[in-house]
Amino acid sequence: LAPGGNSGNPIYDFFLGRELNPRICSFDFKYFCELRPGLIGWVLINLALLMQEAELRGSPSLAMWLVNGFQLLYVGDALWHEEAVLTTMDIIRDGFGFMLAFGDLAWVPFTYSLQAQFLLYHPEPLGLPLASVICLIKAVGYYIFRGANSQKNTFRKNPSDPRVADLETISTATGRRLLVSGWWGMVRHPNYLGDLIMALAWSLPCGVSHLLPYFYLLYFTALLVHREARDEQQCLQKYGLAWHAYCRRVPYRIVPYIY
Ligand SMILES: NC(=O)C1=CN([C@@H]2O[C@H](COP(=O)(O)OP(=O)(O)OC[C@H]3O[C@@H](n4cnc5c(N)ncnc54)[C@H](OP(=O)(O)O)[C@@H]3O)[C@@H](O)[C@H]2O)C=CC1
Ligand SMILES: CC(C)CCC[C@@H](C)[C@H]1CC=C2C3=C(CC[C@@]21C)[C@@]1(C)CC[C@H](O)C[C@@H]1CC3
Repeated sequence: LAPGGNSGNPIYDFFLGRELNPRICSFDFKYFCELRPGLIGWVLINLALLMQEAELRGSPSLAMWLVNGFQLLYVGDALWHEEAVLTTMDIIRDGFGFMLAFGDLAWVPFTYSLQAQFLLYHPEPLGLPLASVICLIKAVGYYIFRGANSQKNTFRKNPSDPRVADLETISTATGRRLLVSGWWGMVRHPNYLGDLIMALAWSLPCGVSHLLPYFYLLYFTALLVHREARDEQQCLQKYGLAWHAYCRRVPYRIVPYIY
């Protein structure tokens, strides 16, 4: 049974899922659903919307190209680093409940493609200077997101890897160490910060006349704040005093000097 989805509250447990890894033989439903169907479906829906725009208006708009390109990069990155999902709380702690079943298979492809859907019905003229600024925002977000995720994954796989061996760490009672310099010394969730900056870059090509393309950014902020709180609780249980020391050393959670 899933440690995260057996609180005794039936609504919460239905949402998070009671069974940790429902399987038929070696086929793990949760692991399969986590990435491939939803992420590939999202890219295909985006592509269909791009082609529909080309059919309606002669060619896809620059804004549509940007949204498609940015989100394709995000999905390609997730699939390229697929094994990293094995250490997420979704796989380790949460059950395969409503959140992941509905989230992976329906929510991701249909709501994450909202910006491309919006552009089909509300064409947004976008000049090259603004497009360049948006690309820069995306590049900064991706640099932080990938840098932080790769630094932690490399460190967890092999702490003496030359790319991470010089980073400062603190020891914990479990024998595992926590990074306290590099990306993980800036805030306690630098990967969330990069992800949020990228989310902003996905919405900006749709202009600022409507709130709908910013839905993802708002929902994602709420999801990450809640996720960060759950992760924090789990790390406190795992690492105890060492986690308190890390929090004193790196006081901000996601955005430096703000949160
Ligand atoms: N687009 C979307 O809808 C979503 C995207 N994401 C993205 O997925 C990725 C994975 O996110 P998620 O699984 O939530 O969390 P993280 O990849 O941030 O993993 C958190 C874990 O990292 C380890 N850790 C934390 N601090 C340190 C440190 N200082 N040094 C070493 N290890 C540390 C701890 O585990 P341990 O010590 O056990 O290794 C902790 O439980 C992120 O990039 C996130 O932005 C996430 C949710 C939704
Ligand atoms: C209100 C909803 C029903 C909430 C659903 C949440 C899910 C959509 C997300 C929970 C964790 C996720 C992760 C990803 C996609 C969204 C869900 C399934 C990634 C696969 C996205 C790509 C990243 O590189 C890894 C993420 C892991 C967590």
